Amino acid sequence: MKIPLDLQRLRGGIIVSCQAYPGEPFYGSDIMVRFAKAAVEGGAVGIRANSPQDIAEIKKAVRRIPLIGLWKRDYIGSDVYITPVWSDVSTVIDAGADMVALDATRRDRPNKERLEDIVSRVKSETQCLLMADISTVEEGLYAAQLGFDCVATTLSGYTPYSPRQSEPDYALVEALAAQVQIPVIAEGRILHPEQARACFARGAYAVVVGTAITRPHVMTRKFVEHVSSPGLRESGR
Ligand SMILES: CC(=O)N[C@H](C=O)[C@@H](O)[C@H](O)[C@H](O)COP(=O)(O)O
Repeated sequence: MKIPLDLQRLRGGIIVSCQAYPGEPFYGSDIMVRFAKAAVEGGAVGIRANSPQDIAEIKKAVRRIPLIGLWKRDYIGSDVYITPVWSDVSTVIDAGADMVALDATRRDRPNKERLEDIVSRVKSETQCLLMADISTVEEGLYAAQLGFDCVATTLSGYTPYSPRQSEPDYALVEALAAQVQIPVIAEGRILHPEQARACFARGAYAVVVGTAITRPHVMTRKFVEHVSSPGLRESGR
């Protein structure tokens, strides 16, 4: 299997997901650009970013490493929200993404669009690479068969039929690495450097870290909740 050049640049490295939701303190393309610059400074090999505006701004400011773009969108009647339909994919590509990440589960997509058609259109009409966000081994195998360039464990724990857990889905990383011929990207709940190492040990090609680096309010809450658990307060000095 020939691995495209932009994908080879991700090998063995950390990709930083720079995303924030409206209403969060760090929401805004200017802030996402700063996170992306900090990621480059820290040695990240790639950036993952959401929305055409953030993608375009990051692309202008950070040229040294590949940019994975997606667009989270809510459509009535479908649970698929990561770059669900062709027009979203094409907007992300036009915004400057080197690779598009999209939901590659077998769930119904908005407007009855088919994953197969979206993939073949990207492959025939653009040079852009494709990352399959999946939640099970079967979905990963199907994505590889369809022609995705890499597969990411992004949606494990976020579909109703995948295991809910606080740890990264190591079993999924390992199973995919053993069964698919395309690079496997570990993504989701990787909060510590040791967890990133553990993903590489199980065959990950690259690791995406989001919350631990770019969602300070979530990390603050984790610290607060951990130290205020019963039994700790009294003994604190
Ligand atoms: C499930 C879903 O919608 N995941 C999103 C995908 O782009 C992001 O919200 C995550 O932050 C990203 O996957 C990185 O994961 P973590 O933030 O756990 O390091």
